[in-house]
Amino acid sequence: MASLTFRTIASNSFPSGLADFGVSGVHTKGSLTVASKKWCNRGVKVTNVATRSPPPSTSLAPDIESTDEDEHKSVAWTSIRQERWEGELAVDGEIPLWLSGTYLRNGPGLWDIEDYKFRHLFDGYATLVRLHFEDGRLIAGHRHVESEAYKSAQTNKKICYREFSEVPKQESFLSYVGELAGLFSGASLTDNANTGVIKLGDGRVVCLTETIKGSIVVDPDTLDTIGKFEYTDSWNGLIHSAHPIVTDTEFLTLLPDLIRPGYVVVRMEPDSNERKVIGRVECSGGPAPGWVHSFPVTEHYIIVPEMPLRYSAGNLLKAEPTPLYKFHWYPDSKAFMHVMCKASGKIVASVEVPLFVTFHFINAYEEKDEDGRVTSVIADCCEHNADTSILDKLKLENLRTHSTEDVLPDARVGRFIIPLDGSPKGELVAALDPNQHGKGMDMCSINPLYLGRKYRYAYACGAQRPCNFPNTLTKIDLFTGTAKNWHEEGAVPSEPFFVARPGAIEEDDGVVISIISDKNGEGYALVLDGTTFQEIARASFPYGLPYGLHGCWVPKINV
Ligand SMILES: CC(=O)/C=C/C=C(C)/C=C/C1=C(C)CCCC1(C)C
Ligand SMILES: CC(/C=C/C=O)=C\C=C\C=O
Ligand SMILES: [Fe+2]
Repeated sequence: MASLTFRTIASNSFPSGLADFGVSGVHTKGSLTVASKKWCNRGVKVTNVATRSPPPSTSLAPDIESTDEDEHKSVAWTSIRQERWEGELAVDGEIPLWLSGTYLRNGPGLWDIEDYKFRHLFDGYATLVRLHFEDGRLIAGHRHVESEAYKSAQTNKKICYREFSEVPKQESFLSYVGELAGLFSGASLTDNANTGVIKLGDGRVVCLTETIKGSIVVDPDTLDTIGKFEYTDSWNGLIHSAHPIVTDTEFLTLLPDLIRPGYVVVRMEPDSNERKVIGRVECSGGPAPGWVHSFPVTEHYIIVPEMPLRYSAGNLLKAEPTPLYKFHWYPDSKAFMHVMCKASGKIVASVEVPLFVTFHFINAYEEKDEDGRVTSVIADCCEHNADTSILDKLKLENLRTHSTEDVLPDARVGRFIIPLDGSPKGELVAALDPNQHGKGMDMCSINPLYLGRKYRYAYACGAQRPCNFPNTLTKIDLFTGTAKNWHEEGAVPSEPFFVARPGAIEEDDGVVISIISDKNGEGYALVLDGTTFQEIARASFPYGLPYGLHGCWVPKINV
């Protein structure tokens, strides 16, 4: 096993410090120039990498294929070789003094092993990025998550576990049979926790993916990998939703059951590793449950989506990725939304809805009549117009193509209206004119105080056309049906993450944090005002950053 040893160096002088740290090992095109211009090391502790030097020939992002290379050098889709880095960033503008805590963002950041290049965005090994805000200052850093999948790939110089689309190559029939057996036991599934990061009510910070074994506890201060999050209950399923609902008092998630098509809804309390079953939903259609990357809740209900894009045993067994990866589109199986009472586990509604495709639910809430009775549930999601092609659009070869073609499929805020009066059908409509956010949208956040409640604002990535990936930040006002958009030419912004101002009364009183990979191969943290959606601060990293998926906020606890 590779032992990754690190050294801590205090440095006051930027250029020599940078050389010491082997920043040339970070993927860059032009980031060193930027670094010397904007980055500052104000004598803070700078922790860096590797007594092991980075791979020499692969360290300068040779794998970008671009049709107009000179204009676009974004490293959003390029591996970051440096295992870790930490330093203070110079801030342009003003970070509010109340913003005290750490924003963590997880996502795939390393898409190749030796000469082998991964094909899909979701395959990359997890890279955590950290932005620590204190007294208007910003300490930043990144670190790869040391999953077994990552460590064994480093040691053996090849993929050793089944990733989202990649399957380890087998040298003999016997090893092929062994690997296949490992698929059913879960032994060959990845633990590459590259999708999100959550803070449990007890303070533990966990990186997640869709395999249950890929739940990894990390230290939010050092980004050290602490170890596996071991569930102590007897549930022996292999997969769960990538996006549990996490509050200070609970952790709720869905466990798809591929044998007896359905979903088990479970709850875990703070200071516990034991998931307790709330209830079970039987699928209303299809040979397998629909993919549940995420799901929403209201104050009293858990909403279980049943998407016609379903897990596929056939595709799971294939060694080469199919256009729908481990899933299959079953339009005839129809789409459903199920509503489960959180207190009793009873299903209060299972309605057929129009076909849909979504990764991310935004929020849900209950509508009441004048007597206070709940008449329907409203559930909003980033909906891809029932078009599964978005999955294949997230292939790295597509993302790395900088053509001016407008190839990002349309998406909208899909609003489900789920009646609770026994009607068999629900509705799906666009919550606002999709032109407001450029007919593309995904990667959303809300003010967490409005989770499960009627809410007005959603933050997401939108699209300024032509584009091949969401390239704006958008603040959506669901009451007026309008959006405010932030855009910088050639930039790839990651999920806008809302942090409320302590003591705020208004829903949008706070800031929105995003991390941007810009068109010059550089990267910066961006802070927007939650109300006006205007930039209030930005701070450049000394290197370009790969695209990241989801984040969380770890507030500073005042003692
Ligand atoms: C990054 C992201 O959003 C999703 C990652 C999903 C993964 C890693 C899914 C992995 C799976 C397998 C390796 C086999 C079983 C099915 C499935 C959960 C899709
Ligand atoms: C980045 C993404 C979709 C973008 C399309 O508009 C989806 C990510 C899903 C996993 O978290
Ligand atoms: Fe996600």
